[in-house]
Amino acid sequence: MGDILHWSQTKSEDFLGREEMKTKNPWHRPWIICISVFFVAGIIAMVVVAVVQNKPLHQKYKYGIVLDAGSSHTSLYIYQWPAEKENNTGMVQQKLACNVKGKGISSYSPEPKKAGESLKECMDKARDTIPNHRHHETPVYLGATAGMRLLKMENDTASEKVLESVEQFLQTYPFSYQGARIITGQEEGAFGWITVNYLNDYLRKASGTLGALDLGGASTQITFVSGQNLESPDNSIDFRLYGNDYQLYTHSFLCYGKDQVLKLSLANEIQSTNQQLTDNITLQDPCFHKGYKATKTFEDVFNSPCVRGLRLTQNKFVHVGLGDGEACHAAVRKVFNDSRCTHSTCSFNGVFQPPVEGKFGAFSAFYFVMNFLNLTSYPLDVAKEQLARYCATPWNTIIQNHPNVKEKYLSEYCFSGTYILTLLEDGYNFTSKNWKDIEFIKQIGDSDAGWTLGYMLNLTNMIPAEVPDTPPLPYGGYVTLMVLLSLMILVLGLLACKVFRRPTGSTQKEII
Ligand SMILES: Nc1ncnc2c1ncn2[C@@H]1O[C@H](COP(=O)(O)OP(=O)(O)O)[C@@H](O)[C@H]1O
Ligand SMILES: [Ca+2]
Repeated sequence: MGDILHWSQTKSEDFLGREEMKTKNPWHRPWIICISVFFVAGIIAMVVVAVVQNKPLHQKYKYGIVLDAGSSHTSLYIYQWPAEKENNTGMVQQKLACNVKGKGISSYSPEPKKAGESLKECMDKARDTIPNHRHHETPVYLGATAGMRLLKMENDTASEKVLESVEQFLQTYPFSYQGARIITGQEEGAFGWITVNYLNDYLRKASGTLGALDLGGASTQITFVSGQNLESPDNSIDFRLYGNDYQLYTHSFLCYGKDQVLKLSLANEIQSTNQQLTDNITLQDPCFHKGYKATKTFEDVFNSPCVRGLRLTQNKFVHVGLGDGEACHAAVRKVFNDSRCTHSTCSFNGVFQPPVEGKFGAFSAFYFVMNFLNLTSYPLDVAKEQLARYCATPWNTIIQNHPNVKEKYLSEYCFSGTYILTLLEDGYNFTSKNWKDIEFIKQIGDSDAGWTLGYMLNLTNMIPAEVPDTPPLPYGGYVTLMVLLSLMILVLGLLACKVFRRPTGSTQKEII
């Protein structure tokens, strides 16, 4: 019996010991294992869901197309931005720029049908570049500038027909066609300003902005934030962007693009020769190189509403270069009229302009010409000297030095450079002191400086008046925080398990 008792005592002691072990080691209890597994799985699932749900959507872009129908040529731009970040500043980038072959759409006024067809190559390229599933939601805008403004002034129906032609053609593509129109000079200036400030990410920082100088073939624009009283309402535009108010001064000078000014200047010179406009007069031009000689018709010069007062004739004249920078400057100055200013300050032709303020980005032909002449980073005085030297270089040497540059451009760089320096100094009143505030730019990042991006941002409402709501944490910070918090919960959970188990056991014993 004793043995049995002893045996049973031992058995019961052994049994109690195992029970105690089970209480000490919670993993022996299936429900604890179950809860723990679910607990850990839940945390892992939470982190995975957070990461997957908030993962930036790579390669998912939206697109927009803008055609810049300029006076000299048309360019097509494709912009792209991450599909889920429409309102974040700095998100829209240029994906592609395509130069339409041939001249600007206004040159097709005698056969308007061809205006639309001229866009085919670039539009096909756009169709191939943008993924098919995005085609139907991709907006297409065409904005025409000074060439079409001039055509409209000359012949309203002709300009309508050209616009109809491009409209019909653009509608044959699977994109979302949003219209073809002539934009105003104010829009051209203001959207150029928005583009350069958007690309520099200046719009959300209230620290400072970049003025915009745009030189085309038929018009030129100056736009900047001015602290002065803007005396002329036509030159004033108010914007509220990302919660900041801007008062912009802007002016577009129709006929003061470099191609029209060349015509104006030639017309002045022709008139001042006091010769009858009969065949074969010779025009000695200080703005063209020595040795340059070309036969041109009077129509080439006078076929524009910018150049008035003379009959169009098919008669020819011989255009001969003199290569005299100083005389060229004097000739170019004559296209500016400084006599009449009814405001406190003017630029030229009686147009109100407050003194220039802040830094400027000068793009389009400002850049092409100054970059070709290698004058983008010199003080004004040095730039003038170098330009005079360039103008004095014989035409033969110029051709030899630049065999791959279009001869038309090449022959005109002396004139264009002189016009640019004269426009900036005598026209807009930049001085040798603030000359360094002008930066000649082609692109910012990978996007061209010009009015097209600003135009699209405005029409797609991608620059809100107020600061958009953004998540308080950046994506990386958010994921890190989620992981840390989850780990913390896990550790706390395990600790709680341990701590909770021990005191419970002793309390039970005490009660027994
Ligand atoms: N590589 C270049 N060198 C010099 N001038 C250029 C070059 N490329 C373009 N241009 C000039 O830039 C100007 C662009 O003007 P454009 O946009 O067509 O006219 P607008 O803006 O007045 O409607 C034209 O005068 C054209 O000749
Ligand atoms: Ca232009």
